[in-house]
Amino acid sequence: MVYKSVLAAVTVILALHQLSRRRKSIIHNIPGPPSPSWIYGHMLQLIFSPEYGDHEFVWQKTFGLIYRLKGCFGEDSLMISDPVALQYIVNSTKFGQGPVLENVVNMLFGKKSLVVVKGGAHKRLRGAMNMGFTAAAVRTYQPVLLRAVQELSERLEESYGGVSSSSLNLCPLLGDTTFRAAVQVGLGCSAEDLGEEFLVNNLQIVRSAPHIFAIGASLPTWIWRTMIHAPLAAFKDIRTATRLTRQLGRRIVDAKLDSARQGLQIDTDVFGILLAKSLGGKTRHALSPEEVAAQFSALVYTGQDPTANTIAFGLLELARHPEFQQKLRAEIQSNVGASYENMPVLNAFIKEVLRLYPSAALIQRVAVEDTILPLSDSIKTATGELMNEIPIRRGQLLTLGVASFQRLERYWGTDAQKFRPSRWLDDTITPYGSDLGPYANLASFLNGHRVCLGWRFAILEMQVFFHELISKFHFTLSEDDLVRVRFSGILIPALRNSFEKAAPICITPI
Ligand code: HEM
Repeated sequence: MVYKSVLAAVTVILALHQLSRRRKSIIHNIPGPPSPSWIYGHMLQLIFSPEYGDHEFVWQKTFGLIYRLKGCFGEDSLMISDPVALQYIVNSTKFGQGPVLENVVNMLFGKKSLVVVKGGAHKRLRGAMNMGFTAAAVRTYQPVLLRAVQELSERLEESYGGVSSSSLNLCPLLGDTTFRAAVQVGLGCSAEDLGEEFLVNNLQIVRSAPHIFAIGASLPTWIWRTMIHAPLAAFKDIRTATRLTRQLGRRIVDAKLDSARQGLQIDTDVFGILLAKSLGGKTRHALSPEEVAAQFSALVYTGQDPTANTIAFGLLELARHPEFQQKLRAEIQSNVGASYENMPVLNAFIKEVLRLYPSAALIQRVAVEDTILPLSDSIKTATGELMNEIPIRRGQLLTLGVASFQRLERYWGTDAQKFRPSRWLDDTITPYGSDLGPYANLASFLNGHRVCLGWRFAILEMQVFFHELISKFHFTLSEDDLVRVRFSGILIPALRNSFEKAAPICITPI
C-alpha cells in the first residue's frame, strides 16, 4: 500500500516536472517519431533493436538530421546527425557530458578520473595526460603493440590446429590482447602484475559494464542511485573494480617513485611520463602522485574494448570481402619495412571501419547554458515554422547520432551503408565541414576538449594489428554471416538475439 502511494506520488512529480519543461522549451515542437511508451520512450527501440540502427536509420530518413526523441519518463532529447550542429556541440564548452556520467561512469572510474572531472579541473588534468599521448610519445609504444600482436598471432596459430573449416570467436582474444597492450603502455607493467582478482574482475567489467551503462544512461539519476545498492552481481563487480583500481593505482605509482629515487628511467609509459613530469618540479602539468594513481581506470578500461571491437569489425569485413582482403595483403607484402603512413589501402580500410562502426555510436550531451544551435539544413516545426537554428535551453538533453551521421548518403554516397574503403581514395566523399574529429574528420573519436585521449594510440594499434594479422592469416566466414551490429553501451559484433560479443571467423595461416 505504502509502495503504491510512493509510486503514485513519484509519477505525479515526474509528470509535473515534464510538463513544466515542455512549457519552457520549444523542443516539443520539433517533429520526431511517436513514442511507444511513456516509461521507456524510444530507448528500447534505440538501444535494444535486433540490429543497431533498425529504427534510428529509418527515423533519420523520415525526420531528417535533427528530430525529437523521448527518453525514459517522457524526457525530451534531440537526436542530432547534422554535421554543422555536431561540430558546434563537440567544440563548444556550452555542452557537458550527459547524465550517464552522473549515473554510472563516476562509480566505475572514480570522481578524480579524467573521464569524470569537469571544467578547469578537467582542462588541467587533460593538459597533463596529453603528454602521454602526443604523436612522439605514441610512436615509442609501437614495440609494445608489435609484441602484443605477435603473441596474438602465436595463439591464433595454436588454435588453428590445421582445421581450416572451423571458425574461432576472435573477440575474447582481441580483447585480451588490447587489454595487455593498454596495461603495458598505460601503467608500464604486465597484466599478470595486476593479480588474478583484477584479471577476473576486468573480464566481468568488460562484459557487463557497457550494458549497464546503456541502461543506466536511460534512467533518471535517482532511480540509478537506488539501484546500485541492489545485491546484483554486476554492481558488486563495479564496486570490486573501484576498490582494486584504487589499490593498484597507488601501488604502481609508489613502485615507480621508488625506481625514480634509485635513478632508474621511468618515463617509458603514461604513468611514468606523468610522474617524471611531477618530479621535475612545479609546472602547470605536474600532477600529484594521488592524481596520477586515480587515472588507472581511465587508461585501462577505455584502452581495451573500443579498439578490440573495431578490429573485430574490420576482420569481419575482410572475411566478407575476399577481394579487398587480397588487395590489402598485396599492399602490405609489397611494402615490407615501409611506414604505415605510406600504405593508402591500409589507412582507407581503417577509416572505413571507423566510419561504419564508431564505438560510441550514441553520445549524450547536456547544455550547461542557454545557446543557439546552428544547423546545415533548416527544419520545419510541428507548427509550420521554418528554423535555421534552434534555441537550446540549459539542461536540454542531446543525443549525438555519430553512426547516423557517418552513414548519411548525401556525404558518403548512395552506398553509405556499405563497406567500401575505396571511397577514401577516389574522392567521392562530399565535404561537410572540417572540425568534427581529429582523424579523417570522422566523429568516431569526437572532438574538442573531450576528444578521445587515446585516438593516436588507437590508430597505431589498428595499423600494427591489421598489418601483422593480414600478412600472417587468411580470414573467411565458414557459415552464413550471422554477426549483427548491436549496441551494448558501445557498438559490438554479436550473434542474432545475443548481447555477447562474437566474431566467428575461419583463420588459415598463409
Ligand atoms: C577505436 C578505439 C577508440 C574509440 C572509437 C574511442 C572513442 C572515444 C570517444 C568517442 C570518446 C569521447 C566520449 C565522450 O566524451 O562522451 C573517448 C574518450 C576517451 N578515450 Fe577513447 N576511444 C578509443 C580508444 C581509446 C584508447 C586506446 C584509449 C586509451 C589508451 C582511450 C582513452 C580515452 C579517454 C581517457 C577518454 C576520456 C577523455 C576525456 O574525457 O578527456 N580511448 N574515446
